[in-house]
Amino acid sequence: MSTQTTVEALYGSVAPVADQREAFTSGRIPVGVYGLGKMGLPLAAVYAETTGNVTGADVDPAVVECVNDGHSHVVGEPGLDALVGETVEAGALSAETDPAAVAEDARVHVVIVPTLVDDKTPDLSIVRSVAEDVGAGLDAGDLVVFESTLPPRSCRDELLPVLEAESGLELGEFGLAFCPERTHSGRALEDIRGAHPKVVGGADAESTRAAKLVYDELADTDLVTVSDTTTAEAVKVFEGLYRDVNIALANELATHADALEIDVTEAIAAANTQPFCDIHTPGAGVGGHCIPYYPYFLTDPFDVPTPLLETARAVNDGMPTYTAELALTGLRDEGVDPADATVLVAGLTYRAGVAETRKTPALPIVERLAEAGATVLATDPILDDTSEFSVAGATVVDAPTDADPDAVVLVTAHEEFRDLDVPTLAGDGRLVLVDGRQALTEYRGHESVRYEGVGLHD
Ligand SMILES: NC(=O)c1ccc[n+]([C@@H]2O[C@H](COP(=O)([O-])OP(=O)(O)OC[C@H]3O[C@@H](n4cnc5c(N)ncnc54)[C@H](O)[C@@H]3O)[C@@H](O)[C@H]2O)c1
Ligand SMILES: CC(=O)N[C@@H]1[C@@H](OP(=O)(O)OP(=O)(O)OC[C@H]2O[C@@H](n3ccc(=O)[nH]c3=O)[C@H](O)[C@@H]2O)O[C@H](CO)[C@@H](O)[C@@H]1O
Repeated sequence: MSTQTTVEALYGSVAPVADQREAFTSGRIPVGVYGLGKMGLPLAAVYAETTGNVTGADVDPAVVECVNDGHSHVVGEPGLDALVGETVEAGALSAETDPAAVAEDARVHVVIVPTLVDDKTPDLSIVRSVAEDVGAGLDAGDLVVFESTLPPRSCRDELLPVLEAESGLELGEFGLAFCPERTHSGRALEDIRGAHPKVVGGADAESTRAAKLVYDELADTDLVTVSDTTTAEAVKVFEGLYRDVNIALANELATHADALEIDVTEAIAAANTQPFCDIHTPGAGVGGHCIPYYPYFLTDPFDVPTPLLETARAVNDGMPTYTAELALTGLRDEGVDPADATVLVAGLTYRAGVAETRKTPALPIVERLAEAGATVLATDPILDDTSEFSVAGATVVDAPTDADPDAVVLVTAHEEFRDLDVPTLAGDGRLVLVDGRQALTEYRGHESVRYEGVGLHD
């Protein structure tokens, strides 16, 4: 007769670890994943391929319908559509619109819904609402894992009290951990399966133990356990702050190209040849839903001076205007009044290959060029909804060849722009090319092109 212990939940289990692992990977411990977006769907799919028993909760019925049809609504994630199809077909993954219903059955709850920032103030309303739903369905022995990026101390001060109030249980009867999502859009499955070490911070030692067991099964990578949930929250935010400040350094150095009369990007590349230097890449601006917002997870909730973070944000937020001015000045130097010029803005998403415009530098660049009186055209090969750019004053065209521009501003270096034939766009005249991502440097010194870059020129 099997001596295997029946394990129905992980937190507080005294069963042999092997039995706990077997219970988790055999699907006897149901998993709920709350939020099936760019990060939540790949995460739910990897949980499903690991455990065979995952229900996703998403308030968007279209998302739920798409998943239950065996498809991914998230574009640009290699392998995700196939994995969703396989796991749904196998009965390992399903989705529904009611988080509370999912919470009733799940014993491991993984929360990865958006953390909004209202102007400069973190807004945890969505995360809190899911915590209420999870709390209402919480049972002793359950483990709750937050993966949404959170201001440090959120789990301890905001979410644990909600879970306890809604469930009538206390920490020690259920577990709580913060395990940040260290995933890059465009390579989510690779990252979730273990491209980087997984950080685990539990509200107590047993939460850390249970979360480690879960992520040991999910990802083929090292687990970095830290002291508590606040430390784990800080790890994620600090990673983003490092990036924002580092990009700001690169951008500020780039503005010295004229004064120094050098190619600053060349100097950065050479500086980075020794291990103690990792200056990032200057560019047209810093967009997305992560980097531009993470600073406010520290500058807003805590009464500690943050001059460096605020200055870095100001430097990066100034790059779209800096980039637009390169075009306007270039036109004037070529004897073209911007008010008589046609300028094509190429690349509207916040970074190449990701169909997202959150805080994209392209929008303020369009606005600045339109404000200067230029006729602004805009194009992006992967973006379907371009309405915000029309509102900002641009005429959206399908491709660069639909334009007869006096200037081109490359904001986002999509693969489709790699072989952009700029001289052909120039026609008979000389075209001003503002290369916001050092993607078209082959046109430096070209007779038909005035090349302006961020940190380098003709
Ligand atoms: N996108 C990234 O590159 C990235 C990387 C790492 C971490 N993160 C973090 O992951 C979290 C999710 O980001 P994302 O990019 O997947 O967001 P997203 O906007 O792509 O998806 C969020 C999903 O949550 C759903 N949702 C909203 N409210 C809900 C609720 N109450 N219950 C259930 N579902 C709800 C939405 O319908 C949507 O499908 C954020 O905290 C973000 O900071 C994102
Ligand atoms: C797990 C997670 O949360 N992952 C996030 C995700 O962030 P993301 O999707 O927002 O992508 P980023 O690459 O950070 O770009 C942001 C903007 O900054 C511009 N930029 C970038 C680098 C540079 O040298 N110079 C720049 O100007 C770029 O054009 C774009 O507009 O991946 C990052 C890396 O893995 C992570 O650090 C970050 O936490």
